[in-house]
Amino acid sequence: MGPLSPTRTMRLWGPRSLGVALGVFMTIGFALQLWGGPFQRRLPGLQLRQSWASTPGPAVPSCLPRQRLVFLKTHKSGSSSVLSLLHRYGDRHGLRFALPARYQFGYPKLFQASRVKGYRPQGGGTQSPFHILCHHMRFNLKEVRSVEGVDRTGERWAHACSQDHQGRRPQAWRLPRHPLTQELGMGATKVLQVMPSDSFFFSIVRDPAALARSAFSYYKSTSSAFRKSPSLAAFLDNPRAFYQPGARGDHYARNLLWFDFGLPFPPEMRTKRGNPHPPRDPNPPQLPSGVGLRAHTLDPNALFHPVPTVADGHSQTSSSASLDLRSSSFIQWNLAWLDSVFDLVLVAEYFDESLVLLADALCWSLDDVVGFMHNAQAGGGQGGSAVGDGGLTAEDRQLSARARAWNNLDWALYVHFNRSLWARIKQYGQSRLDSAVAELRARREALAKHCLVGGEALDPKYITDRRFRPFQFGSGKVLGYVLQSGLSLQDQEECERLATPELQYKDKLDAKQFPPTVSVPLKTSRLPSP
Ligand SMILES: Nc1ncnc2c1ncn2[C@@H]1O[C@H](COP(=O)(O)OS(=O)(=O)O)[C@@H](OP(=O)(O)O)[C@H]1O
Repeated sequence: MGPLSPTRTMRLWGPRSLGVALGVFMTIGFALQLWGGPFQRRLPGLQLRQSWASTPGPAVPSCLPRQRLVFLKTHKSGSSSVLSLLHRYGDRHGLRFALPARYQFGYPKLFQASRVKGYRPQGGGTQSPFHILCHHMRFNLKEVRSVEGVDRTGERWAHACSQDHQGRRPQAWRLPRHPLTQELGMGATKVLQVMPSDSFFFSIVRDPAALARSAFSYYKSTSSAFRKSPSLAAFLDNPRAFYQPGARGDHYARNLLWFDFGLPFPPEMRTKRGNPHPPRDPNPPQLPSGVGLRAHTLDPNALFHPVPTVADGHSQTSSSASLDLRSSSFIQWNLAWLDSVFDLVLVAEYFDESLVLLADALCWSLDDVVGFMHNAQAGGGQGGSAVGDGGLTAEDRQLSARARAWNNLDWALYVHFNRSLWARIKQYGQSRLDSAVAELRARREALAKHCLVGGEALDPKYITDRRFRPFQFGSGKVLGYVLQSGLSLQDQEECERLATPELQYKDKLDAKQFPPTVSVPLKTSRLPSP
């Protein structure tokens, strides 16, 4: 018997019976609608892929989501929370990650393309390019990105260098040549590195005072300077009593952001052997000729009292020391170079605002950037809160000031990117941003309630499932998540993605990208011939 045709159906049922059946179906459908309310409400945050219904915007997106990304994962700055978003996004869209063999790209040495798993120089035949490069590295542009023909970095660098924050061009500056173009010769060479030349470059910075607290606790036993000092206060009281540039792990103890960005250090901060720390960088980044000679000598104590007034988000330093910073051509040129390379730099203290800008820049939905905080240390207490020393004791305020002074290059970097973030926010529109941030936070809260036991990060002693237990390192406990039981299969999958810590997620992506090959046992492949 074949399938029923519409005419045959009509003949079998007749118009009256069909009308009755239709009525019954409609009644059932209506009843289901009524009952369906509570069921739908059970999953308030997990209609993940559809909505942000209240976000105004055209139904058909006017831009294409960007999927070639370089995220410089700086240390102790909220970068694992960003990594979590990238892992999820890439995983969901089946993107190819440029992965390290283990968890970092030979850090603290400068990044080298050869460290990327599966990387084949010069395109390597049929290998398709990577989409996302995002694990810990010391940044090294010329090993990261393709240069094909004339590279636009040269122009962007010159443009960035030719203006200060107000768009004025400082008198004393001579336009430098970009190190990359200098090295390759403009437009001459085609070098295929790990990431395509149109990749979106971004990173994250954090107030050096918060970063120092976090790093001291985390790298207490890794950095010789930290190990020798009884407390962060004691260390900052007299850092030179503990700190030796070039000593083991001491890049964690001073200007860690500057170091991670792969920037050179002024001569007085270098080791006796003349190298920036650590001593074994094979290709130290070069500044345009002459810059090093004109490097301003920065007295860390000159920044003893930087006064950040950031209640409105604009970090301003009012001390004369900050003028020293601004006038330092060494710092300015490096910052201008970063401006020419990085499309966006997030600020940990304005994490959610940064995420909204990121989603906008990448043409991603807000759903794509909703995630949980990762890698927080118990008692850290600094994560997520805006800069500003209000609420701190006088002692804490002094410690913050000292930390910023000691990490003077990082402070300059932080002030610079804080300022550019707020310039972008102004462009984006403050009220538009506020409503997007509110929406993002509501979504995160709903997800946390739905996915997580207790709705928040927990002490690792409660995390028995190894897939979700964050790597424990340093003197504090690293918090993680426990999933609710009884989740639907689909919700379980999404909640797992949100809660999986960095290392486990990297392993998962690694296994997906490099599935273990099934080797045929020798015995069966060498069957004796008949
Ligand atoms: N969303 C958000 N906003 C602000 N701050 C945040 C955020 N997520 C993580 N954190 C804090 O960042 C610290 C961990 O940084 P990283 O993940 O970069 O560390 S690591 O270098 O990968 O080990 C760690 O700081 P401490 O808790 O002070 O150690 C986190 O609490």
